[in-house]
Amino acid sequence: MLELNGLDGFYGRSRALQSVSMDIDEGDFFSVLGRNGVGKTTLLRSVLGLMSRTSGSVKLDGMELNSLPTHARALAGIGYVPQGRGILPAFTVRENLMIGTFAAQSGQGEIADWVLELFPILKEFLNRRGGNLSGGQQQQLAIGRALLSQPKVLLLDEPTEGIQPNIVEQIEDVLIDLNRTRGLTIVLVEQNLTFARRASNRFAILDRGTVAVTSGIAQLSDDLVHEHLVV
Ligand SMILES: Nc1ncnc2c1ncn2[C@@H]1O[C@H](COP(=O)(O)OP(=O)(O)OP(=O)(O)O)[C@@H](O)[C@H]1O
Repeated sequence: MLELNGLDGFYGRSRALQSVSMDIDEGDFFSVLGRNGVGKTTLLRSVLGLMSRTSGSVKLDGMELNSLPTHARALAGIGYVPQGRGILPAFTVRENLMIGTFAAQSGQGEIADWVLELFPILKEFLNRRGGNLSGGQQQQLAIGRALLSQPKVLLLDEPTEGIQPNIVEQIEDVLIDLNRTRGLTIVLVEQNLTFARRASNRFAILDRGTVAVTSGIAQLSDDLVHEHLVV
């Protein structure tokens, strides 16, 4: 469904992502793992077209996206929950959610009830400014906004980082449910191995900008963890 082939991502002249190839199938919950600074965020940004330069191929359902601008990739079906959430603090929860609907192919401009039911706190705080929500609530808002773009595949960059434990559990459960019940394809960048193991069926480990290992989650052995993930 999402095929990356020989993908490079550059910051100026520095190549932070080097010839990455990955095949993510429909219905996968695919975790991208690796130590700090190995290129996980760069990978997601390259898929979205947010880097100053990329080369290689990014295909979604066979359609080449790598020459398209970011908004066209969103419209094609790539949803994104960035590291740091990227919500607009001066806008209300409703307005932040509306932004997601603009990237939906149906172009309805409506906030679907099922998304508010996933995160009841958003429904309660629809008129509150995004900047007045807690970190965990902002993360729920960022996920809700991405879902309203009606993605075929949802990319998330460390969605539980720096969030209070009770909300972490809710967010993890929602993501697992979206994948298993709604069949949403998910690509998750994650440092939290317990969650990655619980949620994913497949994983890749990045090391210095390249794919070191890719396999089924049952193959994520302690040896691999020590070699590539433990600091
Ligand atoms: N804006 C930037 N300009 C130049 N180099 C950058 C920039 N952002 C990241 N890098 C470099 O690119 C490499 C990959 O960084 P990236 O943020 O993708 O790693 P990461 O695996 O997501 O790390 P983390 O887990 O800390 O978020 C690192 O060497 C980093 O220093």
